[in-house]
Amino acid sequence: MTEPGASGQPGTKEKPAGEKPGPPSIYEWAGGAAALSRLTEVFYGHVLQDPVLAPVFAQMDSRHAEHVAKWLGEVFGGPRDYTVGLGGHPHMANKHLGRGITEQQRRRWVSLLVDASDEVGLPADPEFRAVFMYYIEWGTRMALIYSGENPPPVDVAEVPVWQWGQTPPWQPDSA
Ligand code: HEM
Repeated sequence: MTEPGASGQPGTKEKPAGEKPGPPSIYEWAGGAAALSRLTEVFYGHVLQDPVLAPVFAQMDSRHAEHVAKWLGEVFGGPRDYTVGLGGHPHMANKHLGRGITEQQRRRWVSLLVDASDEVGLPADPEFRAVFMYYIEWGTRMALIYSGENPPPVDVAEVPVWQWGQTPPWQPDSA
């Protein structure tokens, strides 16, 4: 398990001389803000062409893709931009309330995001994709729960921060 560094992000804690540094954050491994912005831009482009999802996102805010990129960045250990400037977890959860997301819509959302991840060239190593999809599977199921009847209270949670957990990235000794 990676310990948080001085900045609160994984992999940034200073190590005694000679000790191998921890892995970069998942956010850094993904390619940072630019990679996540490109991902959500391409993803929502596909969403708007998709017969299952286009009606769900017909009224979306013009900055939606940008906001979701910031959310994902924070989840994967990047800057806390969504918490600081975009309303944090309560705002995100509120956006899903009452939408009655179906399992078919959730699956399509996941499927199009995987397609977009390949299209924009997110890292394809097993460890990164496993931890990325771990969050996406969890997050889409949470969105479905918040969108349904009897959602959990929206104001009690922080933006979750994902860790490499069981599958830290493989790095050659020379790295
Ligand atoms: C990991 C999964 C998900 C993440 C990270 C996510 C993230 C977000 C965020 C951050 C917002 C608020 C954007 C803002 O601040 O303006 C939002 C809104 C929204 N989400 Fe999700 N979402 C997920 C899953 C889903 C799914 C599965 C659906 C439906 C199939 C969905 C439908 C919507 C809709 C319709 C909105 C409102 C869009 C708007 O009016 O601008 N979300 N989502």
